[in-house]
Amino acid sequence: MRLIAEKLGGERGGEPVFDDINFQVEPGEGLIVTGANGSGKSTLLRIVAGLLPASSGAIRFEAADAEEFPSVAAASHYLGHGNAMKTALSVEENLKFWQEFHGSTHLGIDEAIEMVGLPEVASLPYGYLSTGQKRRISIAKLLVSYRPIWLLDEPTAGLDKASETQFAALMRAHLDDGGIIVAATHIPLGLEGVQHLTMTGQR
Ligand SMILES: Nc1ncnc2c1ncn2[C@@H]1O[C@H](COP(=O)(O)OP(=O)(O)OP(=O)(O)O)[C@@H](O)[C@H]1O
Repeated sequence: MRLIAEKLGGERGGEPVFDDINFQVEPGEGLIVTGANGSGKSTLLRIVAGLLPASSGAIRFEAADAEEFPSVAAASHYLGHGNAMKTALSVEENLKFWQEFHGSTHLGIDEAIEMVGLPEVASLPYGYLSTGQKRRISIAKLLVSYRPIWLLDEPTAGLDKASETQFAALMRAHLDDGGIIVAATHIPLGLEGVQHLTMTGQR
């Protein structure tokens, strides 16, 4: 399994944001994407996730099991700026929904909530949670279904120091398990031995 970008170009609103982005990420490897505001980090992640088309070049996923993961999108968890949760549903109900939607059950709902250290909020409506708690439950979403590629857009935004450390351990475990992580961030994520890509933007 490997994730490859070849001469990838991206645009927003018909205007070019970047071009000629190249990387290759192997199992167990992470790629940290940095760059100034507006340089195209989120755009790159959304293109990799299949949420936006590339304006040029290609993103490819080579997997031994092409049936289970026929595309990059099918192989990926995407954690964007929004947390993609229903505010009126409980934390457990939200995670149950995502587990059924994604399939490939990995951790149980209770176990995933435990892993992010929030068992006391399991039955609360998601909308009642603090900003950092919402982010941590969105991180639990990565754990309830198995996807080999994690695409993370500023994943630690809103997290306290202890939660940053806890999330670094979850990312490390995913890599040690042969997963791939591509993360856009302004804050060091505490991952050693990863690749780095700096976006310079074109605007
Ligand atoms: N929906 C949109 N329509 C038009 N232009 C957009 C849209 N979304 C983003 N852009 C533009 O695309 C460029 C890249 O934005 P992007 O969000 O990818 O940057 P970023 O590197 O993730 O920034 P930040 O560090 O602030 O999160 C910016 O110039 C932005 O104004």
